[in-house]
Amino acid sequence: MAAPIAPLYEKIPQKNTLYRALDLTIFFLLLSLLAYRLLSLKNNGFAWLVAFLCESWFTFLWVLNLSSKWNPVSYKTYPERLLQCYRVDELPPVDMFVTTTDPMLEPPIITVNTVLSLLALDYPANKLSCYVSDDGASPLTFYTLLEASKFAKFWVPFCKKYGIQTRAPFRYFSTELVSSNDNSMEFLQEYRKIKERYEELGQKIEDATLKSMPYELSSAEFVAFSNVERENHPTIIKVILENKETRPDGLPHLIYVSREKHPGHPHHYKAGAMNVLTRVSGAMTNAPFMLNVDCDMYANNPQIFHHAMCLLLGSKNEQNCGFVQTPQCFYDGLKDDPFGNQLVVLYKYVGSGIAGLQGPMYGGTGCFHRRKVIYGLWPEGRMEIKGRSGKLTDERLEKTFGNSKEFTTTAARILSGLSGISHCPYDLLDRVEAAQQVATCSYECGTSWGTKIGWLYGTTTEDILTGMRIHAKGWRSTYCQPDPPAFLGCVPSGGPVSLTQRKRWATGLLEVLFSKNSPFIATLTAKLQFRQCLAYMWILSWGLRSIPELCYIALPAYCIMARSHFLPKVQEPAMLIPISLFITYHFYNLLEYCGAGLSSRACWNNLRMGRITTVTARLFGFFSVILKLLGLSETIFEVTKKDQSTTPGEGSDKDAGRFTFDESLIFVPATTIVLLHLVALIAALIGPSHVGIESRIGEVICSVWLVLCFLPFLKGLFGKGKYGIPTSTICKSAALALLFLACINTSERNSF
Ligand SMILES: O=c1ccn([C@@H]2O[C@H](COP(=O)(O)OP(=O)(O)O[C@H]3O[C@H](CO)[C@@H](O)[C@H](O)[C@H]3O)[C@@H](O)[C@H]2O)c(=O)[nH]1
Ligand SMILES: [Mn+2]
Repeated sequence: MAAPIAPLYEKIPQKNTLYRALDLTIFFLLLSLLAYRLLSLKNNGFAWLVAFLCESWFTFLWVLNLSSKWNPVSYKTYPERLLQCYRVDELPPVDMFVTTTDPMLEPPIITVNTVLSLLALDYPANKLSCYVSDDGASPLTFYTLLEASKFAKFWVPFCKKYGIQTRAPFRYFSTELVSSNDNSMEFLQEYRKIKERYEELGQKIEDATLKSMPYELSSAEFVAFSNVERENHPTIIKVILENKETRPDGLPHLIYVSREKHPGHPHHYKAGAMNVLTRVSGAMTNAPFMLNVDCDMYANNPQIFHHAMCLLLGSKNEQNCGFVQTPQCFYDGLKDDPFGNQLVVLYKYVGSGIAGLQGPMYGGTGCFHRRKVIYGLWPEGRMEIKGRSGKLTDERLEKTFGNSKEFTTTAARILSGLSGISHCPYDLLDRVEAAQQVATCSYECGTSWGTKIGWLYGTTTEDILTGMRIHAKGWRSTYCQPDPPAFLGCVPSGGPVSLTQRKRWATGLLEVLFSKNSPFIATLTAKLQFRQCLAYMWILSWGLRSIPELCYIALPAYCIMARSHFLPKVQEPAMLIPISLFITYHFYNLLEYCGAGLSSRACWNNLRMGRITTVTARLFGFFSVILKLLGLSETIFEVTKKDQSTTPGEGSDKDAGRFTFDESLIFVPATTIVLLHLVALIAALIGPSHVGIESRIGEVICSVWLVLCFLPFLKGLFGKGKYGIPTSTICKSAALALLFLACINTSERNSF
């Protein structure tokens, strides 16, 4: 290695004076509101107290938010300098992991594209191995990977020869070829041929998905899949591609892994799959770095490994870079983000804010890990093993990592700073047996997998928990934001799919918060920095917010009908506090969206969806955690359905942005809210609540505002098919709304 010429990356603080000023303004307005409420608590009723409690919670959250965003940084990486410091053959190996579960929810063509994009990256192919975990044990998935590997033999050289920028073929071929002078005859010929081959691949996959198995389950390649049940089958590991001559210009290894499953053994969803991949790859190739992506997140920047290596190899102190996280970005998102699930603003402001603290959180996909960090090493080289001496005896290795001699040998190499397999070169097929052993479902029994090392269990958001425990050891993490974005994934469609995903997030995050892994404990007893702890609190409490927000949303309707107040009267000067709060808050949001290059419409859509998600998905996430804590039910990981979207411009359905519904109970609370506010507004206009309404004009305006926020539900009351709220849901909501009204009535009568 030559002496470094210039730093491989720079950490650049971002200016945010205006945002800070607004942050503080909002904070002081919130404090004034709280102070005012406290001073006038005696003269006001129940609604006032509820408002005070809710606002106290919102103020607390605002502090978390403010602290998380206060010191944003961005990272600039210099991949061209990397090759001045390292010879190509000195670049470290990387094991790449792709997880997939269900060929119905995750169409194989999507997974195949992700795999192809990874195989084709600009990095010496002999340094890369791609492991695909298939939790569905599906011969279809295996078949499509086999076919894809044949296509890869043409695709990868083509991409490298012509420097193709988009390495996921479905995206590359979805845009017309721009004619330019570089389009030589030779290129055009190859382009046409390869396009044809891709279409053939697509056709084969489609045929295989739709009907007749194009493979014989009795044939040697597929026999492992005969008599396989999804949740009950032995391990299947298949080496699909092997770079036998270790040629840098060849193809990376490609290995199919379907871990053993048995009904009696919990498989821990994605976290379990990741741990199996970690061990299988440890036994087979044992690269010091690991990249993991979800099956829909294709590699979009061909240089991503160079960018990541700038951060992993370029930090003076390894401790500064325990892992490298790239922000989650999506392709073909609908215009103006109608479902508020494209997360652009979240990653831009909160993401870079947290990057300025101890480092970004691990987001589950698009992340480069150091293997040794995943193996539980502390920055100073200590292992988290009970006992006095830190020495790694064989016995201790076995207790921690399990009883595969082959695997513990490779783990010991990693922990002592080496990597790879001791006897190199070797035949990949020789390692399959060892890999099979570590992928069995009983392998983890009695070991530290899932509790101290690897991906951690006990939550459906294994990513946040695993990352937090890494931070708690004192590692920092870095944010990698190359242009073009590193990885692009499918954004879930609106309505049920999106809400189910959000519910799972809220559930998983609360599971962490209520466990012994709460960030406060990590700050008190370990090395999680205080402000990083606040940032974790901010995200972990997403589900908790639903309760105060639900109450707060019900308040205007309650006040109108109970002839009560939760806002100062219009003529009181104190009314200026909530008014300025409302205006500043929305101005602040608008500014953020414009700053991120988004429209005001996108801002409104996200604000509105924020309200909707809180009282649907987050509320249900909260309920499921309560049920779990009471021991009544277990939480499950419901996989998000992925659709390969249309090519840009094609068939952009005008209904694509419309909210859809199903029979799920998740829609009941929001429907109830709409009904309540409608009743309240009607009562205020023409009904009994009309008397003295002038003094409650603030509450009426709030009510109108809320109806606007929940407009998709108002429309859903009258919509047809999937665009309409099912009658059963409306009935349940109406019953709840009536109950609420009855409560108001009784409490009114009692107070007379
Ligand atoms: O039993 C399972 C369940 C899921 N997965 C895989 O996990 C990934 C993520 O699942 P998805 O349904 O796409 O969840 P998302 O909500 O979109 O995922 C986000 O949130 C998850 C935590 O809730 C993280 O693990 C993900 O990386 C992050 O992208 C997919 O590749 C799945 O195939 C498995 O391998 N086994
Ligand atoms: Mn996903």
